[in-house]
Amino acid sequence: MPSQSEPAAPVITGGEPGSFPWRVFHERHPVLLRQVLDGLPYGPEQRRAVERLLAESTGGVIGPLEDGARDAAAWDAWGLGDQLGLRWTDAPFLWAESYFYRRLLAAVGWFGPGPWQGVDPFGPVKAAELGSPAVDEELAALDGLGTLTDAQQDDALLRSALWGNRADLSFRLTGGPASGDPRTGLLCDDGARFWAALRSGPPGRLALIADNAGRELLPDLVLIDRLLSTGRASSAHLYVKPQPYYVSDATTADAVAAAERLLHAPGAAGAVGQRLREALTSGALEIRTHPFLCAPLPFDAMPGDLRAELSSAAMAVVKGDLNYRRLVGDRHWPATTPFADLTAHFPAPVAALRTLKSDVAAGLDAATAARLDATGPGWRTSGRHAVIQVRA
Ligand SMILES: O=P(O)(O)OC[C@@]1(O)O[C@H](CO)[C@@H](O)[C@@H]1O
Repeated sequence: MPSQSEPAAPVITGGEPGSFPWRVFHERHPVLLRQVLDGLPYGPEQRRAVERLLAESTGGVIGPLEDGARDAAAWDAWGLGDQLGLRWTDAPFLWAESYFYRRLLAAVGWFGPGPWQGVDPFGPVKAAELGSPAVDEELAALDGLGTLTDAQQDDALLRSALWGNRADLSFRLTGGPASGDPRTGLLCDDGARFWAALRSGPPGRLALIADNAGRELLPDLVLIDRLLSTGRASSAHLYVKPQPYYVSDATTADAVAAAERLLHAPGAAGAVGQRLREALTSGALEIRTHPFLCAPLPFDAMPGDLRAELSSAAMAVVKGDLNYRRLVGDRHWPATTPFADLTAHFPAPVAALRTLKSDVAAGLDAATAARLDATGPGWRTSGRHAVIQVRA
């Protein structure tokens, strides 16, 4: 069977006009950059730099990092030299889009020195989402959990974390659906295997590799609290990005903001927030990060220090579409390629909670794949479908 070490599938690129990656560069990114420039009062220098990046990424070739870039050695190791001079849509989609977000940070002055150093270009949209009345409603729903059995509560919180992934702000820019269909949208449900794996041995550390801030991170934090407070995990690491990335990907600041949102919420949500605050201060829950979490490469290329850290986890939960692409390899795999084969490289038992928002798909049964393909290619990127896939 194929595995990432002997890839039997071509890498996904954006070379085909009208393809999903092509549309991301030519349709999604212009909207995104307009939103960034409308969201913060950047000056002429930053605005010109963002416009130059848009022109380069839609009509030019991949250019170098800015002079003096503090992460130049990392990007050299991540293959920048091989991509320089290629049209952005001729490079691997995973590589090119990751580099796009890295160049955007430089364009808006995030690396400094200067007044915009450390100012998250996606901060306004993240804050608006976290402060929205929809979040109040979602947090209030936790008050109803007590009427459910323990198993029903487990299931509800796992699915809440899963569908929280639909909320990614870059996806919503171009009309992504408000929600997937929790009944028919789940294409693969290894939820029972997830809970069985946690019961199969003494409680260990949960590693949750987060995706988006706000309305995705809140149910992620609630799930972490559930596992800690019911003894299914002895501790937890919450992995966030070391810098702003893919619009809504969570950073430490976003994790703190979400934890505070819970802490100051009424009812059951506030109790979760209080327990999480205690877990963070006691060390039972640690916020972690690593430069590789913003690297343009699949997870099978992760460096030894991160691999060693993750290998001590009893279970790793990998959230979202981009992390899924990195976990299985962003290739045109047959959708029936076994998830276990493509994730054999991962250093811990792993559960992927993903809404489908890009072309890669794996681990589906043949009937499901055939049914979906009969509807055309849209099922891969619509955000209406999701998977819970576990390699215990
Ligand atoms: O990882 P997430 O937030 O679930 O999704 C990230 C995403 O919106 O960005 C990429 C396309 O721009 C795709 O990987 C995916 O559609």
